Amino acid sequence: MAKPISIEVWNPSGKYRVISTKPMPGSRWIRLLTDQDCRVEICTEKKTILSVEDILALIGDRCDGVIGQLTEDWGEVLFCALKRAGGSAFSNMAVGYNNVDVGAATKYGIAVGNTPGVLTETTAELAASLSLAAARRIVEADQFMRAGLYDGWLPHLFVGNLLKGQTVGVIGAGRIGSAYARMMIEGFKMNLIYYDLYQATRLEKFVTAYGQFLKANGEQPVTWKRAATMEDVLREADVISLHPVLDKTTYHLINKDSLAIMKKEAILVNASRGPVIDEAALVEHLKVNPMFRVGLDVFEDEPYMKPGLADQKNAIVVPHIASASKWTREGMATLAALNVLGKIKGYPIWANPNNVEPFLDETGPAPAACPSIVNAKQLGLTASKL
Ligand SMILES: NC(=O)C1=CN([C@@H]2O[C@H](COP(=O)(O)OP(=O)(O)OC[C@H]3O[C@@H](n4cnc5c(N)ncnc54)[C@H](O)[C@@H]3O)[C@@H](O)[C@H]2O)C=CC1
Ligand SMILES: O=C(O)C(=O)CO
Repeated sequence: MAKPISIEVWNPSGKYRVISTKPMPGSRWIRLLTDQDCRVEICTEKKTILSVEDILALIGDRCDGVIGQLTEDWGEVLFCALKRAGGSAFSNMAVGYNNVDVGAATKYGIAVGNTPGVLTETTAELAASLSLAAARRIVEADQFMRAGLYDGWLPHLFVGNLLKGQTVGVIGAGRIGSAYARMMIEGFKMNLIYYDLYQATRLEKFVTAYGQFLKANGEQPVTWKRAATMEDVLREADVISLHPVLDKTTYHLINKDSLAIMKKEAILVNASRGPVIDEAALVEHLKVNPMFRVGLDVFEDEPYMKPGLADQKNAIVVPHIASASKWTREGMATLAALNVLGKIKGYPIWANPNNVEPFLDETGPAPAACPSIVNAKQLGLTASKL
């Protein structure tokens, strides 16, 4: 018999049963659900990553909707079980949904929500932090101090890279990639080269205007270039940050061959998804190119690192914390809860998932809409006129 799963229950007499597979930051998301007649069950199991069997046990015989996490495998088995339990809504508490089989959800008529926008700046700030930490060797220097090795200033001690006037390369100039680019350009006066399937018009306009501002103030203007190929970015940029979605077109986008065309002293940052980089190839590259540096928030086989990565001084590694600011994490919980609530209540789909601020305004009621449903079109769900 399956082991019972520990849960915390809010509003036990609520009409709709909504499950969250993890406790989530803040309390607004719980209030938004309980105020609308939902019984909220939060899984409080100590295990970090729930298995499909654990989630099946949580769904049980009756469940209207589930808020899940990016570490979970949401495929055919779970969507079939959710449908059988009378459910119609699922939301990842994440913008990325590569852990979700959207086709399977659509087959069972289940809406799949995600949480765009609220994490854009927070994630970009972490990518910028990793870029700076790598450029100025901050983690190595910190370890050196703590080891008691500092015995006085030296001309060669932890010499790194000056970013000003260098070129920042962005692969995937969507919401987060563009926010990161703006930070590096405005903050450090770097020039931009980017590669995306689509033109990043707003970003281009921003760099042009900022360049004109600098020129008018007697400074060297910054420039931008949209690269025809990703390889052009890899060849030209001094700092490269990866921000595409993970799908079959971006799996191992960075591999042995692409690493070989990057500058020997380049900095590579990844706060997208681990499998965008062939991590074993990266470890080999770091070993033979000590001045090449990486900042990684995500890993190919999370929570594990490929053998040898942790030994590399030229790698900075943090545990998938790019969206970890209080405001963002509470906002992600709110958007995920409202996706599920909106579908259960039959609300329309918010017309602009890039502008989710009205849902995050705690001073007023949340709009009666689902903030972001990725299979809305396939399910024939109507868009909000709000
Ligand atoms: N490390 C973390 O904690 C976080 C990671 N993420 C990851 O970042 C990703 C991006 O998020 P957003 O910027 O909000 O999404 P977005 O959809 O605004 O941007 C993704 C961009 O990637 C581009 N793209 C798709 N395929 C490409 C390809 N083959 N080559 C180049 N560009 C390609 C798209 O055209 C789009 O502009 C998410 O899907 C998620 O996986 C997001 C938030 C936090
Ligand atoms: O939102 C995402 O996609 C994450 O990786 C966590 O914020």
